[in-house]
Amino acid sequence: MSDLPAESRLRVELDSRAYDILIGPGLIGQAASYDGAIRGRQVLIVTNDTVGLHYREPVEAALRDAGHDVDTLILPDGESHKNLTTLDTIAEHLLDNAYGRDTTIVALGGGVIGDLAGFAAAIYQRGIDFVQVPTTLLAQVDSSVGGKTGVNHRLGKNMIGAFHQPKRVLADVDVLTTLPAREFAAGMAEVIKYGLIRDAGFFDWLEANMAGINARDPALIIEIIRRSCANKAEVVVADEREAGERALLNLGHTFGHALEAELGYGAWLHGEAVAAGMCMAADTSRRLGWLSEDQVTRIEAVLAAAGLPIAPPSGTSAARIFDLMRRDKKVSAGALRLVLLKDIGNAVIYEDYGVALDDTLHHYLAA
Ligand SMILES: NC(=O)c1ccc[n+]([C@@H]2O[C@H](COP(=O)([O-])OP(=O)(O)OC[C@H]3O[C@@H](n4cnc5c(N)ncnc54)[C@H](O)[C@@H]3O)[C@@H](O)[C@H]2O)c1
Ligand SMILES: O=C(O)C(=O)C[C@@H](O)[C@H](O)[C@H](O)COP(=O)(O)O
Ligand SMILES: [Zn+2]
Repeated sequence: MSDLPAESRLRVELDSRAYDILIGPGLIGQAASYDGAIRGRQVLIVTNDTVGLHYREPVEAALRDAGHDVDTLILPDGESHKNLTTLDTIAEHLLDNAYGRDTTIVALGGGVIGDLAGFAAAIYQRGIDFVQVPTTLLAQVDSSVGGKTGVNHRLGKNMIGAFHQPKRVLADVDVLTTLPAREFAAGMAEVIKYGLIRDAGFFDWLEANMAGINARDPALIIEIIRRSCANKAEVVVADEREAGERALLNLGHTFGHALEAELGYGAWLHGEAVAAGMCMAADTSRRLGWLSEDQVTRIEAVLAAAGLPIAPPSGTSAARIFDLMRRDKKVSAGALRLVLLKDIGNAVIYEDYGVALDDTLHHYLAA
């Protein structure tokens, strides 16, 4: 690990659960990347049929080089499989093979695999170690960091889950070369989110560099992952279990999660739903007098430049979306709390939005 450049390593300073995020090329296939992150001999790689085809072999080889016994479980691909049935498949595999408490799960894939495998690690024999090897942009900038794990329910997104921090995050930028453009764009929604909630300078930088990012300039990609992870790590360290500030990472998600559930998990990608949701949150913020028309236009323009939707699909029912939003995890004492923008780079959690939310829902959605 010491031969890696310093700028590709960040630390999530969570006391006894502190861990490193390594960002750079060629990480997944090097035994050294896993040094110190895996306690026991047994390792179960959890991946899916798409990612497994590309990256199973180099990860297995590196872990064997590092002295581990390695087994791989291949799950079906897709958000529609992020559920309790697939979780049971992982639990059954662990039990069938008599895996002990010193087993480490390596989650090799995007956010779906990371959330599923992480949740299995959180609950198997009351908790075993896991390492995140995120292979989508979204997973490298967001889902692999911070320890939120879980599965979806018909009535709500990520409704069954646990906080369980990984032992390491290996964000290997080489794997992004096989990532389809639509998935890359979905990751950009979460990147833009950090600019909107707490890093106005990053938002300006993204506006200026979107052409190079879309062309996947390697230096720009490392920079967006590094800056996104640094922002996320700061928030998580301040509020690991979302008692307050961490909820800001949910900008656009109250709308977005409702859209994902209503449209059917997988119809719209998470990042796409969040992009539309951030535009809806910006619209409510404008109605409250916080954002100007110009700022809303800038937000829409940067999302559109990244190849993202800036509104939900036409025909979606406002009443059904509102019904799903009422089950959001940020509901407190029966009140739905929204993440809104006082300014670009300054998000707040707010429940006194009055008719502004209704007006937003009726502006974007069908009666
Ligand atoms: N835990 C968190 O903090 C957190 C944060 C954000 C999102 N999420 C969750 O993450 C999920 C979305 O994650 P995602 O966008 O990574 O989707 P995903 O995991 O479904 O991956 C997207 C697609 O890309 C494929 N893929 C992955 N890596 C690839 C690669 N390198 N080359 C080619 N194909 C590749 C996958 O097989 C899949 O088909 C959602 O369920 C969302 O709720 C969780
Ligand atoms: O890490 C967080 O905290 C986030 O909110 C990150 C989000 O991008 C992510 O989609 C998360 O899974 C949403 O959390 P949830 O608690 O609303 O399900
Ligand atoms: Zn998200």
